[in-house]
Amino acid sequence: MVKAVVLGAAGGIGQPLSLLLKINPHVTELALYDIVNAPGVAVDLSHIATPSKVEGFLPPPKDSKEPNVGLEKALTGADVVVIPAGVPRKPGMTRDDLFKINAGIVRDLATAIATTAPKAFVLVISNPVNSTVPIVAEVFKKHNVFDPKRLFGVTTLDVVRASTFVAEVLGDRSLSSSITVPVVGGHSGVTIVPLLSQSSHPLPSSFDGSAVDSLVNRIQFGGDEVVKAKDGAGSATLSMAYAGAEFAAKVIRAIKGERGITVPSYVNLTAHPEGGEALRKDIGKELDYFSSPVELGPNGVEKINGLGTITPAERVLVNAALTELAASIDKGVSFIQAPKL
Ligand SMILES: NC(=O)c1ccc[n+]([C@@H]2O[C@H](COP(=O)([O-])OP(=O)(O)OC[C@H]3O[C@@H](n4cnc5c(N)ncnc54)[C@H](O)[C@@H]3O)[C@@H](O)[C@H]2O)c1
Ligand SMILES: O=C(O)C[C@H](O)C(=O)O
Repeated sequence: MVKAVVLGAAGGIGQPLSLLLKINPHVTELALYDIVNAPGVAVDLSHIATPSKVEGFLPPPKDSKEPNVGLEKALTGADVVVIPAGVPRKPGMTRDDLFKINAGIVRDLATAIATTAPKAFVLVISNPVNSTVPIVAEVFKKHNVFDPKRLFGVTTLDVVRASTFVAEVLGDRSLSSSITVPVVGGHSGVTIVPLLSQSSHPLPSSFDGSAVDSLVNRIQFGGDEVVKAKDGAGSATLSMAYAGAEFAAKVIRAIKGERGITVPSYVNLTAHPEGGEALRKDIGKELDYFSSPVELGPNGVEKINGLGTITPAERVLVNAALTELAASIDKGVSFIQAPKL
């Protein structure tokens, strides 16, 4: 029995993600929560002929002083909670520009999870991920329920993009789903660091210099490519739903006891103190969060992998990621520890 919950289920990501979870054979119960339209999305999905039960929940009316029973019902008994709630970018915005609105949304949802489903695996999609994951952690710490093994920033879309773009370079799209390229760091611009030298399918030696630089740049700024193409109508939704569902499916398989599953994710490095310490040495900075391939077990993160052997050019990229990453982490932590009055 696996209960999956989507918070922000009526949105551009939330709807297709909920669809993909509805067809995940391991999910037995699916709860959808949003401030609008979640019951409608749930009824729609409930007609799909897969076994899982789907229910949709709303908060009480805006000015009401009632407790949020809808959110509480959605979260009760949750095994996996995926959070795509919040506003997306428009052209010209950075992910950090979303902090103002999304930090509060994520804080309030995290508070509800901490009080209703503290043991759930929490998968954070809402941007800026580099800050929203620390926000969830700090809320959980305040409630004395923080388990770093169960908190994940979803950076899968960067890895999906890397596979797709490398397949394009190799001139064989049929390879895209079998290509794996570790992408480490964080989920924003220069904090996204693809380790192309570790691609399962190496690039030809003739592919060097500015060709590598533009491929790295395309992976780092793939999100901007979509924001620009959507021209004011939001950011990646369908590719993100695909990536989020892939990630959730792996977490669910691990919960059900499957071994040997490794996923890239932005995690708190105390989730595996030994691996976290080794990774800190690899990157040369005392960061508390970093995205790296992590091995999953039934209780969450079992091992955090290090960077492995990287090229001098990749070392430059890692170094370039560190300042922004540290600032984004601090911003998330201070939002909970020392909120502005
Ligand atoms: N991690 C990633 O790789 C990645 C990729 C794409 C998008 N994102 C981020 O995901 C978020 C959602 O993007 P989208 O395109 O689905 O946006 P959207 O506006 O289409 O959907 C967001 C949904 O969140 C809901 N919502 C707002 N406040 C809420 C609250 N307090 N509780 C529950 N639901 C609430 C809205 O009603 C809406 O349905 C954005 O922050 C975006 O930047 C992250
Ligand atoms: O680019 C965005 O704002 C959305 C998302 O983080 C992405 O990488 O597509």
